[in-house]
Amino acid sequence: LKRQSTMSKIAHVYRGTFMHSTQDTTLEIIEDALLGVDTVGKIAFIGKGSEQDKLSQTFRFSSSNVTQLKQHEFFMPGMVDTHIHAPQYSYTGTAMDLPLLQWLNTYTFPVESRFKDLKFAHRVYTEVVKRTLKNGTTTACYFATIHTDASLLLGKIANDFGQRAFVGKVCMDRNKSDYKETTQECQKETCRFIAELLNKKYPLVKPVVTPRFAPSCTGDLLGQLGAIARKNNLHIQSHISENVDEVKLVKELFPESKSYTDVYHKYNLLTDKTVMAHGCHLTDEELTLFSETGASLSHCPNSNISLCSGLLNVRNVLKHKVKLGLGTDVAGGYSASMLDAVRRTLDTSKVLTIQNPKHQALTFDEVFRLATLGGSQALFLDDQTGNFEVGKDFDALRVNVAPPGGPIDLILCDKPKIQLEKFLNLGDDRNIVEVFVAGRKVVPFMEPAAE
Ligand SMILES: O=c1[nH]c(=O)c2nc[nH]c2[nH]1
Ligand SMILES: [Zn+2]
Repeated sequence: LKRQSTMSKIAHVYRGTFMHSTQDTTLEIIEDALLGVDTVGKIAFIGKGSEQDKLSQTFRFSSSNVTQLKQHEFFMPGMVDTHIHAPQYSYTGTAMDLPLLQWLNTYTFPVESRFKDLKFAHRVYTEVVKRTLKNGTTTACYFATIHTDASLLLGKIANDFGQRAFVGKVCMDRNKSDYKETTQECQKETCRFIAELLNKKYPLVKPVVTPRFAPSCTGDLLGQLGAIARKNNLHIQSHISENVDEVKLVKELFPESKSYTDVYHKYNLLTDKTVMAHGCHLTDEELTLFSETGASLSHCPNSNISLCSGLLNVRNVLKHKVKLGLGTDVAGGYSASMLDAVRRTLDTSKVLTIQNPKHQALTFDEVFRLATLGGSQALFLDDQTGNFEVGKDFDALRVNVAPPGGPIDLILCDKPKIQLEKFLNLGDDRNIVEVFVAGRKVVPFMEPAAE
């Protein structure tokens, strides 16, 4: 039995199979477990179902309040999408015929410009929050657009639906098109965005300092954003080394820097609260700098393949002790589901093995850890979420592997590990019966709060 030192009032108790990752094991399976959630949404205890009588006395809950999972059901931690562009959800599943830099100019910047229109923003942001939640993303790290008010609206919508989120107002003061701000506007609007979002006191939604990527920012702007993040102790997100043309461009734009990573480092943008998307073309030396600064990587395999950017060697990243989570990178990645990110991570790793048989491909339970605990570590949130340790928030998916009309047939074996493997490879939102964030049931969707 693991329990919290201070006793808190129990709000819910669940009994059944729980699967999660820990620091020491990629997959821990606890069959017939009993897990209690307190009134503030934290895990108060996790013990054995056979000890229910004793636990109900210690923690003062009634046996009639225990929710028993059905056959073929289990709980797993909610998934953490460490990199997703909320506005790009409007064209997800299309426009994947150009490499990164042309793709940005042709499709992305014209669409993101439209988010000045708050009505359009409301529509798209509501859909992306609902879609990701339904697919089991309990935590999302969002890029919005350069528009402060629309970015604040994304924060409100995530809060209204109960999703844990970081939201970044995008900063760019260098672009061929009009989709940019002056350096001064970027700085002023970033400060307004941070102050107004923090002022809302949303319990689970926080701002993240968001330079788009080095090619669309001047050194001046990068320096100011590094200072803002440091002064307010904030998270930072951006992109790095996604595509070889981009790496070349950064060399031209920042000739004084030794590497792409060095550009961000120079402007104090590499901290233990930084998450950088992609990193496909980072050198070992750059990975060492990530490790030394505590900065993390978001692996976005669907995007890397869809835009023909490159293949990230996750095994090598982990060898360098760099924290790593998975990201959908909608809409460079066409799927908003983290289950897709899990599958593409496995595919990418296997392609690396095809290319080099000495490469040790990732296993499904290693990738399960990256999608849950790994993501929470990458976002510096692992004291709050990522697994079922006592004291963390209860962020969880109630999965039914074989619901009627669902995508999975259980025929040969229904042991929990097999159920998880089948769900990760074949499952979809039909299997995700309920989603909890900080103890609160957020799927099926809650009634919107009255204005
Ligand atoms: O996948 C990506 N999506 C983007 O929107 C972007 N901006 C800079 N670099 C980027 N990469
Ligand atoms: Zn991205």
